[in-house]
Amino acid sequence: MNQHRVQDMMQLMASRIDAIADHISDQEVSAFISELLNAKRIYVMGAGRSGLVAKAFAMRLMHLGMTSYVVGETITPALQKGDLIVVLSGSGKTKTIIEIVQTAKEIGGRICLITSNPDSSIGKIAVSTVMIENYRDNIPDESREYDTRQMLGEHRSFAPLGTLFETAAMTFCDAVISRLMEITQTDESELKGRHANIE
Ligand SMILES: O=C([C@H](O)CO)[C@H](O)[C@H](O)COP(=O)(O)O
Repeated sequence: MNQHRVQDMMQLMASRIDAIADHISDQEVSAFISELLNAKRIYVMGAGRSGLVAKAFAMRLMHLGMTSYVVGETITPALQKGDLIVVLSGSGKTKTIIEIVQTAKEIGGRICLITSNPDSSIGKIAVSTVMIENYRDNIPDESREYDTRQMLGEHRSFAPLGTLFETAAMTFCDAVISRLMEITQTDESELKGRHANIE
């Protein structure tokens, strides 16, 4: 079995995220940021690792001074018409998420989807979709700028399952927060002041 330095894997991941960022549409990002800025309340959700990214994003929105909640937490209040729901789902096909999104839509929520699969059923009802390309699935090995078979050998150990989506989505959400800090002219000390002081 091939052995590789963890640092090389990290660099390969960074280069993949670089390529993914290049393919994210400016229009999709602008529409998403407008939705965030216009929302009174922002609900964020996802399953598994996508859900962990969702939680990290909700925390930063709170640090920014926005009203944000994580769907499924015990103290999350009832969704109301006009509330925004930011959904992170690489596949766009996770059944529990589809069901919650359908209910949110019936209540009158505005759905924003961050995904690798904009043609999914969630994508079809979302008011805004940001496609975070799943580089591994969408680009044939031969045409990749970096061929993981050459770098890592036939034994595929690089970025299993949804890792590329989840890591790229985390980076994307953090970049959105930086952009929102610029737009709202919020500096880091304000974020720090809102960070939990009993954790
Ligand atoms: O936890 C996950 C799994 O490890 C894939 O890497 C996913 O985030 C989870 O299964 C949710 O999937 P998606 O809705 O397709 O993001």
